[in-house]
Amino acid sequence: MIELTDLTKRYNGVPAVDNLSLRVSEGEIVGLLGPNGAGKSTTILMTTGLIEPDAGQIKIERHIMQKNPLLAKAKIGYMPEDVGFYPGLTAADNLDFFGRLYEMEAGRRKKRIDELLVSVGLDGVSTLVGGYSKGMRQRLGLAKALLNEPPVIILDEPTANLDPVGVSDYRKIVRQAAADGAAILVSSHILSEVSVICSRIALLSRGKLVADGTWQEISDQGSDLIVRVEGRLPLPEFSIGGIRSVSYTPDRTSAVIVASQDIRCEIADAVTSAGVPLRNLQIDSESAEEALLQRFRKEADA
Ligand SMILES: Nc1ncnc2c1ncn2[C@@H]1O[C@H](COP(=O)(O)OP(=O)(O)OP(=O)(O)O)[C@@H](O)[C@H]1O
Repeated sequence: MIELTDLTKRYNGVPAVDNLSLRVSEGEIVGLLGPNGAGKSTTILMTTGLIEPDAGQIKIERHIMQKNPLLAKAKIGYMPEDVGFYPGLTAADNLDFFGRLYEMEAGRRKKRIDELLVSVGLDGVSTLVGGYSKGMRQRLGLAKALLNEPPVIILDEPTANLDPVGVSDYRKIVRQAAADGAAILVSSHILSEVSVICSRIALLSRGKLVADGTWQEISDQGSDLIVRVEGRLPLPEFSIGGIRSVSYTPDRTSAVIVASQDIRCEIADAVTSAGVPLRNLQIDSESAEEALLQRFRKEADA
């Protein structure tokens, strides 16, 4: 369990993290999301005990970080954006080194390392870590964070360098760790990634927690949706409640509709009733993400 209470950190008098309270329970994957400079790294560094807050408390399992840093840190598996490894050793030897530091018993260490190398797709790789790509280092970083089966896992931008197979492996591993009871905090600035894997999202803007809930709950909080619709013939006029604006392409076969709620069914009805075969109808998720962040940013500034 991670429990952050009223955390504040200032740099030169300016708050990088401002009175932040957040809880991640056993079995939960919480996404710490926000644009550049929102305070994600500062929050993670405080939570892992690498920097001290100016105010507030960090509790990891039963231990208060400021009072018992060694006990608290021993419960955390942490994957920073760039993990340091010994370049002259293989993945297995690097993990073995960390396993010894964690005082894992030899048999358990070997079994766990073998399992993890398979999960992250690095089994049978004999290249020394110095010759690894960024993505391979990130895979190994995930294995290191999970090595001693910690009850708390903290991952900083874990998919930044991964290819689609790597992302899929990562999701499986993290979901399994949560199913096994770990409390997991993942920082990211990519909403689509966080919304796939996380049971809850904590949205940060300028150091403040501006929203905390499931992706559905956050996106349902009155944010505008952008819907793209394409027909095989010119589209009709839309007179549907909830539409804020419609922009047609010059040939009118496609349109971008801004709406206050999800009106995809009503749009489909209107298009097919006008005798136009539907080619495509979808929510434009990237624009929706940007609209959401802008709205929460405005609220945080108000
Ligand atoms: N060591 C530092 N000294 C001075 N200011 C800092 C320091 N670290 C962070 N800041 C400032 O604190 C604010 C929050 O930064 P932080 O790195 O936590 O954000 P972030 O959400 O992790 O951003 P990014 O996605 O770019 O990594 C920013 O305004 C940043 O400039």
